[in-house]
Amino acid sequence: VPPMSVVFLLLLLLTCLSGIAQPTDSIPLRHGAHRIGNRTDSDMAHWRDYGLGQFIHWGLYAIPGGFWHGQPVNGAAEWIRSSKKVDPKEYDALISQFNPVKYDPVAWALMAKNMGTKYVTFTTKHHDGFCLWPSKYSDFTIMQSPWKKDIIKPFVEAYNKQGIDVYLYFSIMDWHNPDWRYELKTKSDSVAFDRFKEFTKNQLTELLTLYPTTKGLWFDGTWDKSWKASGAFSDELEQYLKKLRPGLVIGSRLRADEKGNRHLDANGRLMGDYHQVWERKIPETIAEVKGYDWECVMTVPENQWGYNARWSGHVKSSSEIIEMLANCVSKGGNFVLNFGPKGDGSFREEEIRLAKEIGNWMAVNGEAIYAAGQSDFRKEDWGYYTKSKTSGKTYMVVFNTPVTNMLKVNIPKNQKIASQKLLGSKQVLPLEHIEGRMHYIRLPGGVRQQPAVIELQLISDDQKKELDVPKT
Ligand SMILES: C[C@@H]1O/C(=N\OC(=O)Nc2ccccc2)[C@@H](O)[C@H](O)[C@@H]1O
Repeated sequence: VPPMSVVFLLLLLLTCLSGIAQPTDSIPLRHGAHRIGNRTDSDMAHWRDYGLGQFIHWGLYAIPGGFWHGQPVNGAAEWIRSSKKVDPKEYDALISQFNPVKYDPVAWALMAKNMGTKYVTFTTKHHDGFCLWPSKYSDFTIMQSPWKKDIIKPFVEAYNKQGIDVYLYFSIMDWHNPDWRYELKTKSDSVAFDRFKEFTKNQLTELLTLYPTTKGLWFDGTWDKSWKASGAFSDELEQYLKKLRPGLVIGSRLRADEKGNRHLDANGRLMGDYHQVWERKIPETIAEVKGYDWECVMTVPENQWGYNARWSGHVKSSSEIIEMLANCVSKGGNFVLNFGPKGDGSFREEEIRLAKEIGNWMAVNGEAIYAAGQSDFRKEDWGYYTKSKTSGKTYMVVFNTPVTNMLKVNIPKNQKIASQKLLGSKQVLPLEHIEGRMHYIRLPGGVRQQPAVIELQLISDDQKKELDVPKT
């Protein structure tokens, strides 16, 4: 038997020759990924089936809404405190104005339900450090505002009542806390940041204790050197939170390994339950998904998460958003659309209309989205295939109708199409065999306001033979 060193070298050579850096555990890590591959438990299976989610960014930044002293401020509205035009003390004084008299979590939850939302991620504390819950560990909370009531509790209750799971967004970076550090340069930095880490753990314990139906935590603000130098803490924190709330879903933005790597550890293994890099972008190919669980979080304007009174640039239509949703589901991911309520707790007209239009489409075509994922079909130009994990049916979500109305369908080996119907009308559509596995399905003519979905019932070739046998 060749000595282990030869075997190891051969393995290493094979890996290099393979041309792609396969994750290997060649670098010993104490605080890297602790699991190879995806979670297999029921909580994660439930997460995979959501399809459509809602993100809500709400806090003090919704009061200025992207403007300061009457002037528009460039950048994302929820980042306005960091603008050179803004005095942070003046920004923090906004707390005395936070009195959202139109805040109606029951109405919010109903809008989300009617949109077809299955889960929601809600900002408990964004980078500005303002806590929407009565945190004992901060004096910069909803209790020090004129509102003086917990925002999160009625929100969680209202959404849960509509059958929508709640995930809590939490920014590690906290501009208000004097112990926050971007970088640990001195001993005193480390002493302060140790206090900050304790504060963070305490606040997260509060959130999971006060809101026990929370299904997961959505971390943000973890890109600075101070956090990259805190890999061990981030690992211990994740393990602590999962012990506190078994089944909790936490994405890859929380963790760093002991070498400062984020999302993937030094061995190329994902740290977290799903890949949390898809922010305002969707994987171009299924290869980019790398087999991870993933979700895409998306803004309606180009890059505004908190309320901005002036949406400049392109504002997405409901059809564009539905295409993004179908695109994500066709690649095995979830799609999460962001809403930014105004300072008074009301939603802007554009978002109310979008929620309605998306909901109308989901009411007819939701079976192509919920508990659906990648199909066995090769992608075609007209749109996306999805496959239901429950019914096993395949769906064609059509966005780009050819001028001929003829949709090319390349049927996978050993399969035949037993039926092809338009969702909603249940209208059977003409199927024409071209040659080999290539077929055409003809869409009815006429202008459509929203994407059409065709339900394909497939059977295997041998099943079809049984069906074709004349009944004796
Ligand atoms: C969901 C968004 O998340 C953020 N930032 O995300 C990122 O920084 N994303 C990122 C950064 C580098 C590479 C890829 C994604 C926040 O700053 C923003 O206000 C919003 O809450």
